[in-house]
Amino acid sequence: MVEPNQLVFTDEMPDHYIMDINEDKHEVALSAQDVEVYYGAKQALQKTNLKFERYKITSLIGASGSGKSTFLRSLNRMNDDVGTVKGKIMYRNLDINSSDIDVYEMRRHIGMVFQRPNPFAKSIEDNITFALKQHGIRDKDELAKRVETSLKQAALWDEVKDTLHKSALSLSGGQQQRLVIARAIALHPDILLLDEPASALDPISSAKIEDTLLELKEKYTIIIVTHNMQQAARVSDYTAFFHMGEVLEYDLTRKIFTRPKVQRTIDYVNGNFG
Ligand SMILES: Nc1ncnc2c1ncn2[C@@H]1O[C@H](COP(=O)(O)OP(=O)(O)OP(=O)(O)O)[C@@H](O)[C@H]1O
Repeated sequence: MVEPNQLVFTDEMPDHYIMDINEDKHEVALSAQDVEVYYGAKQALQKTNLKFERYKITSLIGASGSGKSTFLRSLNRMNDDVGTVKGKIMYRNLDINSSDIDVYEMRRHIGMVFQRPNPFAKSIEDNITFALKQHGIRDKDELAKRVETSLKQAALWDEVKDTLHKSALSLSGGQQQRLVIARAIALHPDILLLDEPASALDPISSAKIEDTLLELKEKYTIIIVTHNMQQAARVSDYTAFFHMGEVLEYDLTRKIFTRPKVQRTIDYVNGNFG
């Protein structure tokens, strides 16, 4: 029997629905064009075409193994050593998937935060200044300003401002994850990729990360992999639904959660995914 709150549509359903963002009306920060990923002979991601709007949050959802992380990691060349990525990833008229791209420099523009917080075994402050110094920023005032601003943007400043010299490893998991977000944004990236950033955290820390993301979207374009449907519905503007290595549906988040066009998306958002 169908629960009353479940989505059931009787119209004929398409197999795929990929919204095409109108570039005359919306600024596109990043676009994947015919991106495919292979691990050895195995194709983990079928041809994928998605555009990501600037200053919006896009969630990538789907069952375990559906290819979300594979796709996300391709967006800043994290798959270079483990797989083969075909197609173009266009950022500011550059194909960042091309062999002549300076990957280190590109990652300053397209930063990444992983599922498990991975601060360096250094002080809170040094976690943020380390990469800045490597990128040639030496001015003490500039470094101090970036530490403060990024920690404020990551909603951690009030909790750590008096203990900046303490080890980052003494922070809680939720604080460490916000520190890692601060570390990523201190480099002033354009785009932030987050792979399940709150899944290892308690509900309060997870809620703080969500608040942080909502604040960050004023300045950054955010793409986030999440298994948490409520989180996707709360924070994101757009949602892409992955299934067995393919994007089956991509649309405004409110449409994906209230009136998806593809039957498998309906099953997934209703929790009927087998
Ligand atoms: N380094 C790798 N080498 C070989 N196969 C891989 C590798 N990483 C992922 N895969 C395979 O690619 C497919 C997609 O995996 P991926 O991690 O992208 O899925 P996911 O949707 O992010 O899953 P999860 O939600 O569990 O993180 C899976 O079949 C997985 O086993």
